[in-house]
Amino acid sequence: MFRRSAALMDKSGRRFVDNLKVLLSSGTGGDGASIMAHEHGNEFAGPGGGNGGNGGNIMIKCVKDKYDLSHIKQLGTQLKAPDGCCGYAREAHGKRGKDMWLEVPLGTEIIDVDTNEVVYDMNEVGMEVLLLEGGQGGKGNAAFANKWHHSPIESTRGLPGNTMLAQLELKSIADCGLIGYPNAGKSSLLSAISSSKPAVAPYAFTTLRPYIGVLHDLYGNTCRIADIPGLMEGAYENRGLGHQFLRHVERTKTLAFVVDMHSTYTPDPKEPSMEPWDVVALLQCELEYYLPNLSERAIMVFANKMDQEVDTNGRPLVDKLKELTDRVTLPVFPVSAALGIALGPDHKQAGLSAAIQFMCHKVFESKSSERQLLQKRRANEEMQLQKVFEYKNNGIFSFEDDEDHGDSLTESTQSLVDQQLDQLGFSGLGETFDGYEHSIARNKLHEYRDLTMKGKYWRLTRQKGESLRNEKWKSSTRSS
Ligand SMILES: Nc1nc2c(ncn2[C@@H]2O[C@H](COP(=O)(O)OP(=O)(O)OP(=O)(O)O)[C@@H](O)[C@H]2O)c(=O)[nH]1
Ligand SMILES: [Mg+2]
Repeated sequence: MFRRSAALMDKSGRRFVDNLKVLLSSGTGGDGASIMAHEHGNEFAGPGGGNGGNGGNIMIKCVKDKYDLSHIKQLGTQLKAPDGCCGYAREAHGKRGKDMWLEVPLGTEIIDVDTNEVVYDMNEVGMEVLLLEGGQGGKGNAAFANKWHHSPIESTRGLPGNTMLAQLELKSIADCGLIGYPNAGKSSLLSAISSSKPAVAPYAFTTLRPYIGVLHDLYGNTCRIADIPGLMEGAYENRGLGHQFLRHVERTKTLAFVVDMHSTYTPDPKEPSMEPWDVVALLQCELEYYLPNLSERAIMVFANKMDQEVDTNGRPLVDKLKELTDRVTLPVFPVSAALGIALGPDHKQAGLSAAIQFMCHKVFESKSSERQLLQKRRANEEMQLQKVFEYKNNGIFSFEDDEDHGDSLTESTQSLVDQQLDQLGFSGLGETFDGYEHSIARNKLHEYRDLTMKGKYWRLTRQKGESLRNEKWKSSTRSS
C-alpha cells in the first residue's frame, strides 16, 4: 500500500499529474435590472436599470514554472468562473465576472472529451488562449428606451456560460529524450551535462517524472534534454510506469538510448542480466509498439558506466563495447556519467564531450530543417490570404503605384463599400437608396466581408456606427 502511493510521489511529496479530466464552465452573465429612476421633482425620469455584467471567461496560459497539472487537480474536478453581477439603479452596470486563469506547463494539450478533438496545443511559453467565453450580461430597462418607448419595464436575463468536459494532457516537449532501462544512469547523465539535478540512487524507478535539462552553445542555440523514467519490457502494455511516460517520448524530436554496460536491471535479481545490444533492440521494439515509426527518431546510444573495468560476469567492458558497436547500427558513445558529475564541466575524460557534440549537431540539424519548413508554410499562407483578399475586394486595396494610391485616398470621400458598389454599376446613396439597401450586390458584399475577412479586415469596410445583421440584438429589435 505504502509502495503504491509512494511510487508516484516526487521529492516535494506531491503526486505528479500529467493527465487530468475536468469540467470547465465559464460564468453566467448578470441579469439586467428593471428599475425606474427616482429623481427629485421629476416624476417621469424614465428607466434607470443598468445592464448585467458578463460572466468570467476560462483562460489558459502556458507558463515556464509549472511542470505538471497537480495544482489544477487540487482545485477540484468542476471549475467555474465567477458570474457577472446584475445591473443596478441609476443605470449602474453590474461588474463583470473575474476571468479564471489556468496555468499549464509547456506541452499541454487541451482535448474536448465530447468530440475527442485537440482544441488547443500549448506549445509556446507565454501563450494565452480564451477557452470558454463567459455568458453575456442581460440588458437593463434603460437599454430599451427609445423615442417611441419612453418608460420600458422590460429587461433581459444574463446568458448562461459555456461548459466543456476537458482533458488536459501533458506531453513534455524536448529536443532529445533519454531512453533506457531503470538504473542505466539516465539521471546521472542529465546532471553531468546540464544544470538540472534529478535524483540519482542505486535502485530502479528513482525518477518518477520527466526532468528537462537545457544545453546552451556559444551561438545561443539551446537543446532541451528530457530524462524520462525507466522503461522496461512490456512498457507498451503499461508495465512498469508504462504508458504514462511513453506519452512524454511522443513529442521529443530525437531520442538517445542509455544502456548500462556493467549490469542491466532485471525485475527478478536471480535472472541473468541482459546484454546491452539486446536492451537496445528491446527498447526499439517497445517504442515501435507504442507508436509506429517512433524508434526512427533514435540517433545514438550512450554506453554508460564505462569507468568500470569488467561487468558482473567478469567480462571486460572494452570487449563488450566492441561487440555493441558491431551489433548496433546507431553510433555508440562510451561514457561515464558518474565521472562526468565528479569532474564538473570537464567532459573529455568522461567521454561526454564527443557524445554531446554529436547529439547537439543532430538536434540543431532537425531544428533548422523544421524551421525552414515552417517559414515556407507561413509564407505560403500569407500569399494565399493576400490573393483572396485582393480578389474579394476587386483590387480596391491593391494599389499598383504610390501616386495612384495617394490620389485615390484624397479624392474619394465615399466609404469603401460605396466605392465597390460604384464599380459594380450601382449609384449608391440618393434616389436609389432603397435599391441600394436591398440590392443583391450589397448583401453579397456583406457576406464576403463576413466570411473571408474573419474579423481581420472588416473594420476597413465598415462605416462608422454600422452594424452587421444580427450583430446587435438591440438594433434589430428596434427596427422590428
Ligand atoms: N560506476 C558508475 N555508476 C554509475 C554511472 N552512472 C550512474 N551510475 C550509478 O547508477 C545508479 C543509477 O543511476 P541513475 O542516474 O539514478 O539511473 P536512472 O537511469 O536515472 O534510473 P531510474 O531513474 O530508476 O530509471 C546510481 O547509483 C548511480 O550512481 C557511471 O557512469 N558509473
Ligand atoms: Mg533516473
